[in-house]
Amino acid sequence: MAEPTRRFAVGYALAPKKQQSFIQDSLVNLARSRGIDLVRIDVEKPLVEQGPFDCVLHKVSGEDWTKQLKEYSAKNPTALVIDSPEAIERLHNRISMLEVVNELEIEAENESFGIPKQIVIYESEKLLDPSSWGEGVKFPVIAKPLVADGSAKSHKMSLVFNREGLKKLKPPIVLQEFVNHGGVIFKVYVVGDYVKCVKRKSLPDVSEEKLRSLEGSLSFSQVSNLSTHERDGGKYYKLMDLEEAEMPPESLITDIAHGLQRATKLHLFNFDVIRDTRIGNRYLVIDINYFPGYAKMPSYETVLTDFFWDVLDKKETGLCKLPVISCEKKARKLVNNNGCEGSDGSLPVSPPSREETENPIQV
Ligand SMILES: Nc1ncnc2c1ncn2[C@@H]1O[C@H](COP(=O)(O)OP(=O)(O)OP(=O)(O)O)[C@@H](O)[C@H]1O
Ligand SMILES: O=P(O)(O)O[C@H]1[C@H](OP(=O)(O)O)[C@@H](OP(=O)(O)O)[C@@H](O)[C@@H](O)[C@@H]1OP(=O)(O)O
Ligand SMILES: [Mg+2]
Ligand SMILES: [Mg+2]
Repeated sequence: MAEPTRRFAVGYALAPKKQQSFIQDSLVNLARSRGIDLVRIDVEKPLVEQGPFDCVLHKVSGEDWTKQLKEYSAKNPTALVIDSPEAIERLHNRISMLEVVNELEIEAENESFGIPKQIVIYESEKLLDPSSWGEGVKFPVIAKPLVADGSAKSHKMSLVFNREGLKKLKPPIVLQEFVNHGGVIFKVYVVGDYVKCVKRKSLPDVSEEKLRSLEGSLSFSQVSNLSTHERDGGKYYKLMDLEEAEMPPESLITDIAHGLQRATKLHLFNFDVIRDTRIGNRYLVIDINYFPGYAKMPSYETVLTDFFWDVLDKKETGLCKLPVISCEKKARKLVNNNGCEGSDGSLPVSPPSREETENPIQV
């Protein structure tokens, strides 16, 4: 293959575990062959002293990092930051994370979608008094830490069968109704406009009998990330035949993915979906994660390289529509020209339409 004439640098700031799984030779080599160099950012050193980068990818949070990104963008106004820390922040709270699903307006013919009933509890008194929870949330519930910041603690959950099981919980906590879903979860990976849905094992259904048992709760963490061995060793993770599970309708999943992408202004995320077995054609989004384990997605190297190429090429040609930190100015001009403004003045995340491409906007 001929050497690409223009080279781009994509800096990445990732925790060591994430770096190890995401930055595989296969990805680095493919990107390099397309003129994109993936360069590690040393988070121990000031970002402004590193680079230059055409694009910064990151899964690092905190005020200091946000400040560093802002400083970097101010000094390098053409660099893209994927994604904006403010947009990512919304996913760090399990209530704001799912609120966005309820805002989506999607017309589905034969199916419906939503989120499970849930409440957030800040005080122990309220936690131990289910009559104060209001209408809706009933046992069994999954107790999830309110904060979803990627820490091990934020993944520690309990399936609570009855009042007895509430005693071990520590607020602030989200109580989400556990919905029987046949032990299969659908993970939908989004990379820009690309959407891929895969099946994974989940918690098994809870029977009426189980609800009456003496056991109050069951603790678990990152079920869908467990190895088969880990899962089968545990009492509750029985072997489920994933192959038999029917996939959700592709059009519904794609519509939800694109809707979430626009509403959250994020480009790199995944969401977990379950099918309510009581209803059959009702789908519930239960979790949204920023920069998930893409290496587990089929052909992740090609998908990610295509995405990098797409955003870098558009940046070069002035067609960048990323509502990320440093594209803000360009985005506003595009808004003025196209009149396709989002509610807060930012642009939809989808790539430009054919007409827009043929009529490039001057920035
Ligand atoms: N409302 C629910 N009804 C049924 N099962 C659920 C529900 N919420 C969560 N689960 C099960 O618990 C698992 C963990 O929940 P969730 O995805 O919210 O946690 P997480 O720690 O954020 O996961 P991830 O590792 O994907 O970030 C899910 O994969 C699913 O198996
Ligand atoms: O562990 P992996 O790399 O595979 O990715 C997991 C990722 O872990 P990491 O970012 O800490 O590595 C998790 O992020 P945090 O919530 O902890 O931030 C979360 O997004 C999971 O859903 C991902 O698994 P997947 O949903 O793809 O199965
Ligand atoms: Mg999840
Ligand atoms: Mg999660």
